[in-house]
Amino acid sequence: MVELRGVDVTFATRARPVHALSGIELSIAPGEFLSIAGPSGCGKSTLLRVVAGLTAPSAGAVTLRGTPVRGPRRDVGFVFQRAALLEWRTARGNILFQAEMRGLPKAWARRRADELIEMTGLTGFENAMPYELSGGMQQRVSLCRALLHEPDVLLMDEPFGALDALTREQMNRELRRVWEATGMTVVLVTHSVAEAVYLASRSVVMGPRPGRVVEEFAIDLPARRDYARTLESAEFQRVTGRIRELLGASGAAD
Ligand SMILES: Nc1ncnc2c1ncn2[C@@H]1O[C@H](COP(=O)(O)OP(=O)(O)OP(=O)(O)O)[C@@H](O)[C@H]1O
Repeated sequence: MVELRGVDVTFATRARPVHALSGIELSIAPGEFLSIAGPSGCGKSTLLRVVAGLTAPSAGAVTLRGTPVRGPRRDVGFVFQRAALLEWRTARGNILFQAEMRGLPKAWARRRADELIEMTGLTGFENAMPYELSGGMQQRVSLCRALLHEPDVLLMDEPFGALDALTREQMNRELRRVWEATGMTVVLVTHSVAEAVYLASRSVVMGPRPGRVVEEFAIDLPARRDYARTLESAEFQRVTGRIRELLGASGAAD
């Protein structure tokens, strides 16, 4: 679904060039849930932005479903750390904004928004304004907005980082359920090692800047994952332990 071949990114800044990514090689299969962990500033967001076509690589190539990524793509959805909702629109109005931006048929978009509202447990809050929603609900709206146009690939940049621990856990369960229901390809950047392992089918750990992939883990956990049981399992302990070691070596474990 997504291929990165020898991707390098260097930003020209006033002080000096910043080498953000170095020689990234990554293949992401259709329907895969890939998580990316790594120390702060190692280029995780840059990597997502390259896949989304928001940042152009300085060298190397990125393809999505076999076609080169040369600019922002219709077939990806993006969820940012902050929900960034339009304050003057209701939850539903924010979700439908995606359809308006893309000129999608109105009746179809309304039906799709209703489906997503139900799937993410927002029923009853469709007409609430953003300030009336909790942080977790705002992120659900943001997720619905990213999914409205049925993207093949969902890119998530530390989407639950601003939430309290309990809400984060609940959002993890829900995201996993949404992924199971849709079979989408998801790439998630996270600072939480537990989240990286609970959610994903594969986890990639990056090293300090210039960011490169230092290790990959296939996560051998059942497709249906009960939260508490998963966290207690030997496989979960093994992978989180190894990722923490790697991050600890670069001073970044949480
Ligand atoms: N537009 C830009 N111009 C200049 N430098 C940039 C730009 N975007 C990112 N950088 C630099 O590139 C490096 C990688 O940044 P990036 O945000 O991708 O890291 P990250 O791993 O997502 O960090 P964090 O975990 O702290 O969010 C950093 O040193 C950052 O300062």
